[in-house]
Amino acid sequence: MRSILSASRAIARQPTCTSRFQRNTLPTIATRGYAMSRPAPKLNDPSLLKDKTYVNGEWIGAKSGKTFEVHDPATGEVIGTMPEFDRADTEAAIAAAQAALPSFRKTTGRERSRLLRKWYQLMMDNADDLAKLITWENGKPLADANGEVTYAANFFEWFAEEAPRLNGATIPSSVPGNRIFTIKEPVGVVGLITPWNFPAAMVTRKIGPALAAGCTVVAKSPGETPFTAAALAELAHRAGIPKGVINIVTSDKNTPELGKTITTSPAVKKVSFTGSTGVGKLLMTDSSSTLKKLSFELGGNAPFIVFDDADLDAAVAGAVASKFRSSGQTCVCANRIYVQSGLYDRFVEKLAEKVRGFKVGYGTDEGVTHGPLISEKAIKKVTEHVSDAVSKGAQVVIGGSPLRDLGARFFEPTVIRDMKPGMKIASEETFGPVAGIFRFDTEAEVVALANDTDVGLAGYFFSRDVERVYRIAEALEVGMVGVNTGLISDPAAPFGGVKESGFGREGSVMGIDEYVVTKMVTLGNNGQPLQGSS
Ligand SMILES: NC(=O)c1ccc[n+]([C@@H]2O[C@H](COP(=O)([O-])OP(=O)(O)OC[C@H]3O[C@@H](n4cnc5c(N)ncnc54)[C@H](O)[C@@H]3O)[C@@H](O)[C@H]2O)c1
Ligand SMILES: O=CCCC(=O)O
Repeated sequence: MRSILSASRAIARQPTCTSRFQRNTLPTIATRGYAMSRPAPKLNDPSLLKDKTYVNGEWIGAKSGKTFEVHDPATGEVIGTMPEFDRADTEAAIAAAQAALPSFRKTTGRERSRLLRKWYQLMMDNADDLAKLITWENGKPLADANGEVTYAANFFEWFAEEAPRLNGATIPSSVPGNRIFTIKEPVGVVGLITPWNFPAAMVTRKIGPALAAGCTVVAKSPGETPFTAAALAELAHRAGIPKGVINIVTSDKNTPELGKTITTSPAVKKVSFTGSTGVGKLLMTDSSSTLKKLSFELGGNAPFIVFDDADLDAAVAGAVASKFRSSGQTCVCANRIYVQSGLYDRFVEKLAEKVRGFKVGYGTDEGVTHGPLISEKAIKKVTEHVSDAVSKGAQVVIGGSPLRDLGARFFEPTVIRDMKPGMKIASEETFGPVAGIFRFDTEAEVVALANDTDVGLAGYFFSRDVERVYRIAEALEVGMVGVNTGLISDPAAPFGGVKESGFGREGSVMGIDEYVVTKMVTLGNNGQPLQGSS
């Protein structure tokens, strides 16, 4: 296999690589690999930065005393440590959640609503600090991190409004004299496992509905980005959320052990996971031992289709938003861009022009629009996807190489044209800043291409033909469709996939259903005294 460097050099030599986008000029860039160290972010409230985790209302370390290192993805530097939990630590967190359940499940929806509302407000009051933490550990630019804080807090606001409306139903019975009604009850202790790409929003999208329903929580924060979740736990404490209701477990190397502990524990009644399809399958297998309720938000491979009748500028803006958000590291990022022949050349040109204006660099630096990728493994995958496409005849229009002078985890935002179905990008999620553009001629052809994948999370298309809008929205085998927009994320919208992108819906009025069980009560004898009773 070719090394990353040789592959990237080969790509950089492509004659079609016509120009480079603006680079951010970092005065402190090291020449070999990593950029030089950056100071820790100056928080308005330094007590939000933790090196312990929150279990049973207390800040604790692992019983073994072990910790793991957290790195700034932009510099590769160690920026702190967190407790390396093991099975026993995790079991203790589950026990705390179990002990807190009987009283928390009895609270009224209105009480839980007030707690969530307070937590929401504390997030908004501390938004600047939370955003700095997100940028520091995830790398995304500060403006994006600020956007994420609002997005994340909005899940608490949303579910604060849902908590008091956990209505059951009355149902006419088929048996004369009987009456039927239903009650929605919290499922119990829930295990939540979230990824690094949204260190705040993926956590709140799960904890919000869990608390609204009256569940208690054991949440495994991502090893790459544990600080934001810890800061959220500090704010939960300040909001008055009772001890044991929220427990955060942290790990890096021991993550599979923690996953196994959560998924096989008889005390945990539900697991909600956001992450890759491969890990999802493993967790599903393990969860079968105790037949848990599950919600899985897994990987995607979103088609992004531009028909000849589209508004070209809107389609380009949509592609920028969908493809390059978080440097391509969201599960709903466009992965395969299909453009109809009539607009193909102009779309490629206009998209490349937009990308040329990007500024890649350290997330807190002025004007930076795109940060690093999360790991060197991610750089390797992106590089492989580009070199695979180039080796099979695609042409790099802009970008195409790692940005070694910025650090080991930066990659040029890239536009590639003349993509073909046999290339890796056609079938694998790139999870990086590479826009591969395929040409198509007919509607039937593009629908077949778009659906030719095992996963089905998001899909996008641009068209001004209202009949086509209905036709394509219905034809795409995905859980979410963006029509004439590249941004679909909204706490009010049901978020989730089909096929191997998982099941369950987060956010929206449906989100809380993932955390309740419906109990049916049949009242016999029309409510009359039973025979034999006085
Ligand atoms: N559908 C969605 O809403 C959504 C959102 C974000 C990311 N994703 C997907 O996640 C993937 C990228 O994230 P990733 O590489 O971090 O995914 P990943 O599956 O490797 O990790 C996700 C989370 O699971 C944990 N994890 C990993 N192995 C585990 C195990 N054996 N037991 C328990 N926990 C385990 C990780 O620590 C992390 O917290 C992409 O495929 C992306 O599409 C999906
Ligand atoms: O990466 C997955 C989540 C993205 C989102 O909620 O917009």
